[in-house]
Amino acid sequence: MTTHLSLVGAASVDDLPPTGLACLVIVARQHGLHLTTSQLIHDNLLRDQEVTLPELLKCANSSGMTAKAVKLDWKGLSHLKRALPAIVRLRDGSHMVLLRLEGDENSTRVVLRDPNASEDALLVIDQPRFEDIWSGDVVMAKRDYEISDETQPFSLGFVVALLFRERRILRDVAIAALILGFMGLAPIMFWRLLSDKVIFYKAYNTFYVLCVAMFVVILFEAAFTFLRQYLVQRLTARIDVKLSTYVFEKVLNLPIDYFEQNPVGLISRDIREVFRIRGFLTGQLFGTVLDSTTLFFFLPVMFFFSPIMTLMVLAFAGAIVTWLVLMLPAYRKKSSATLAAEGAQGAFLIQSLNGMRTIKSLALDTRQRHMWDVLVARVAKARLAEGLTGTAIQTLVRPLERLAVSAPYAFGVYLAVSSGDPVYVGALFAFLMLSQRVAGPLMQMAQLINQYDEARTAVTIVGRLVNQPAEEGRSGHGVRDPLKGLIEFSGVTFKYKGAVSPALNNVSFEIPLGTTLGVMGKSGSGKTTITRLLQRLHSDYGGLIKVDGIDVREYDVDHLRRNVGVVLQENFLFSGTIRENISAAKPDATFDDVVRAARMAGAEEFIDKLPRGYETYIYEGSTNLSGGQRQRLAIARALIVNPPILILDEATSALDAESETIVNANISRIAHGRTLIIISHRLSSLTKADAILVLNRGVVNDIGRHDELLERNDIYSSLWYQQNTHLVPAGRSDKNFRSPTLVS
Ligand SMILES: Nc1ncnc2c1ncn2[C@@H]1O[C@H](COP(=O)(O)OP(=O)(O)OP(=O)(O)O)[C@@H](O)[C@H]1O
Repeated sequence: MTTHLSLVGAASVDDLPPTGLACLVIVARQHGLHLTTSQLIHDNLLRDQEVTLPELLKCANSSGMTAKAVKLDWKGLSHLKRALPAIVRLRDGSHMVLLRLEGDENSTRVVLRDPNASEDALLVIDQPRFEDIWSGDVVMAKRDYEISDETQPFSLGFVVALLFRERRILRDVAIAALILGFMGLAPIMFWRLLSDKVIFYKAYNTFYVLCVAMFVVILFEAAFTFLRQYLVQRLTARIDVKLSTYVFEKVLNLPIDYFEQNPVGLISRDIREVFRIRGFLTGQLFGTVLDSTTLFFFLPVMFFFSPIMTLMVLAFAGAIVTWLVLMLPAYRKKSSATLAAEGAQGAFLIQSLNGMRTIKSLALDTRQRHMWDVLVARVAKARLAEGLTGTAIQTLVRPLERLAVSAPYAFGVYLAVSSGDPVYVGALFAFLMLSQRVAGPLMQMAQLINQYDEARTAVTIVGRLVNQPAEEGRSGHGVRDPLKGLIEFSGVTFKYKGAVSPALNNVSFEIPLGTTLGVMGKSGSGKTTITRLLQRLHSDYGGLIKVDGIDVREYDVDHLRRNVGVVLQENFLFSGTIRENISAAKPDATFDDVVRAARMAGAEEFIDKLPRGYETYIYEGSTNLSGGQRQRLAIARALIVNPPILILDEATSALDAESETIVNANISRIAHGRTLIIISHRLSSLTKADAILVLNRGVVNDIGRHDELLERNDIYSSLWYQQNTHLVPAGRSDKNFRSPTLVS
């Protein structure tokens, strides 16, 4: 709940409990740290009164956080964003938690939480009023993570923690790289000796020794290069596996709301960003760091030859770094525009592919093509702008790179000519070789700035996805008692995020063990919502839902869902054979189990007629099956685990009369020994139910057997007679009921 409250008239600070530590507790909780004020007072030898800023910082820093206090003005506050929530100190010495800033540039408001008020009573205050009460002090705190802590949220620190786990391979790679770096010096030294000593003194023995030594070094170099590459590839593969499994698991754990509120295309783009991070880490970063080991050996030798020429090389490298850093904001702006445009294009593509049947049947090709063209043009424009900015940056980098090698050399030649010393030529030649070898890693290091920036953006994108709070009930500590099927809803109220009115309002009913409940009501009356809450797809509802006397929120969510079979109107069948699809939820099912489930669902009859029977392959979207056949397979798939609770949500609505008759004939067998919830617009499917719940705009309108409802309930009886006009009793005076008439 967000309230617009006034701070005027608040009680004096001295009358209220101290706020500083309470705010710290709230901020710490946002970072996953559970602190209490009494523990903070005890650990930091404080008294139960308002803390000073240094005391607050000390408390934070000693409880696993890093905190800093800053003095800001309103403009500075609006730049905090990622550092929020933060603690703001008010003029009267009390504190509040600054959660976020709302509104646009002209009318920004701060959203505050007063630690002494209830959790959902937030204060929303505009700039002038906030500046009146705010002292300008802000305390920002973030959690400290150990480098090896993999439980931390996804961030660059997390990725480093993953790498840290592979420290043994890293160590071996580093050793191989250092040896290679050292060996890299050898050829240059040989060339120098060959040109300076052998040519000059005609020393044949030295010549032979040098040739053999060079051959040996080349062999060693080849062996170590192989070793280094082998280790790097192993490391890459391991990091790849870890990152991919980590991200996919996190995505699977996200609540259903996330998938309903975000386009699939964007989610899949965000997931793919993880590969960019991997590419950066194991490709660019790692390659650069390893190649840079040559600098350890080459730079001292270069200094030995000529300090001034070496400083010239470094100065050019420094100039490149400065240039790249200066251009970074411009490049970042262009590349994030490209990313946004590509995201929109990807989302549109996936949407179009998923809806291809509708596009074809409604002849929407032209509309889709037009929309695609617009998106493509946007991407092309963004890419072009990004490319041009990149090229503009590189245009200066290239000459600087050339100058880094040529300018010191020219300078050296000038010195050699002016000194007239012939021995100097060998050294000069060696220096040229060295500077060429050094230029590569130096340039790579400079380019790393851009690549690091891209990887950081990718980390932010992936972090935004996987750091979402996971679905509740996945802690592994939930109840896993076998379910029987007694269901109770008491005073259940639920509103979808962003919806204005509740989808369910104070709904109470009970389904005794092993009985069948039919649910009917107009479209949007909340029928499906009941089943979603029962499967715990949402946890933030009011009231209580119990299964076998235990709150569903106490069950392990996977255990609960395994025991609640669901068949929807539109069911997703995976690519694979019919047998694989039916046994998806029970991989160890025998062939007999599969056949039994298929028989009960009324699917056996059509499967037997297929040339390959249970081994028939179903393509993506199950295009080779009819709607009715798909539906019966979905019922068989739900029945294979023999769930104690089964929900059929409009499961037979799309069936043709024949398939529906087959399924309905089996319903009593399907219902045997389990609690069944059947949601249906077609009331004929509900007549045999033990009770029928009539829902109207999220409220229970009535509950009773078919005959009872027909007798007393208007909503039920009018729908029944609409569907069964031949049964309308003569003289029925139902004000809601009008049978179709001819209009002249
Ligand atoms: N994911 C969602 N996000 C927001 N609102 C939703 C969501 N799903 C359903 N609603 C809203 O909640 C209300 C109840 O929806 P629900 O799907 O439970 O109705 P229903 O009786 O099953 O309808 P139908 O018979 O058409 O399937 C509707 O007003 C609907 O607009």
